[in-house]
Amino acid sequence: MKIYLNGEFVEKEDAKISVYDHGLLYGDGIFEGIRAYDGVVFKLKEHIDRLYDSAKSITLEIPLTKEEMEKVVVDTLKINNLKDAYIRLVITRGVGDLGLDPKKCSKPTIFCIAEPMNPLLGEDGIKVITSSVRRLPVDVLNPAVKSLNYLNSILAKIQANYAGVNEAFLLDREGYVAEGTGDNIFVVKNGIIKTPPLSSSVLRGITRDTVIELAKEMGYKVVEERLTLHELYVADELFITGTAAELVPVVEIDGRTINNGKIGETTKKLSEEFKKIRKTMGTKVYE
Ligand SMILES: Cc1ncc(COP(=O)(O)O)c(CNc2cccc(C(=O)O)c2)c1O
Repeated sequence: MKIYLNGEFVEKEDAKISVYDHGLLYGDGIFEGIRAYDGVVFKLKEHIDRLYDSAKSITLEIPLTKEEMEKVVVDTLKINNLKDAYIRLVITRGVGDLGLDPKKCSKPTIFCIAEPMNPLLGEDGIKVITSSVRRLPVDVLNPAVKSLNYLNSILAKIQANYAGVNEAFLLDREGYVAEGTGDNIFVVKNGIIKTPPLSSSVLRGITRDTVIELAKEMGYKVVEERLTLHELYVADELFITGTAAELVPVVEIDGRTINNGKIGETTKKLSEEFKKIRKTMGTKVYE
């Protein structure tokens, strides 16, 4: 397995970064989780756009153009002969003396990992709890920035683990439903599809955008509005979306069973449509 690290490809066991890297010392960095399906990198441009937005938001100057960064991802898949893969693209502030001042770092660290990952899209539902850990408010650390600061999500995940369930949902500071630890949330009620707005401390998921687009094309009414736990508890269907997760039905939340514990019809239809388009919307690795 070869890793892209700062302009060259190195063997996995040689892919090391300095203990003085501010990505490690202070979580000062950003990342993207991306999928490739049968040699097509799903919505690579959209992921790169979000990466550069995250960078700009924390004044992290990436020394590559967007096109050069896209090529890093494509070349990392090529050199490893991967067609179905999970890609982790990370940019940190770089190496610098101790002390959190970003000015101490002169050159960002860039690495790209690609690992085989087969398409999931199982129909098995998951169980979730609502975490007591609130999603970071947009004026504290905006979830729109996909930063290396994942402790907020990890603390919620620890509660899910302790509760013996797959995932935890986080509320925003006002008690409205925000998102999962690494995924967005959708409710289906009376044929209408609802998802929390970005203002509810939500990362604008690329899968979320794709599902909203697909659902509208399929003729569903899709509403982005603040949701309360009550609306999740009484949902006809509940599902999450994310690059790794794709679409996963939620069959139980805080002990309330959803749709008799089975994947819902709308979720199933959306999942089937997503399966069709995931190879068509993206960047070809092998011409
Ligand atoms: C907090 C959060 N919310 C939603 C999503 C879904 O966004 P996308 O549809 O663009 O993936 C994410 C991103 N998903 C994410 C984050 C961290 C790790 C992993 C992983 O599966 O390894 C995945 C995320 O981190």
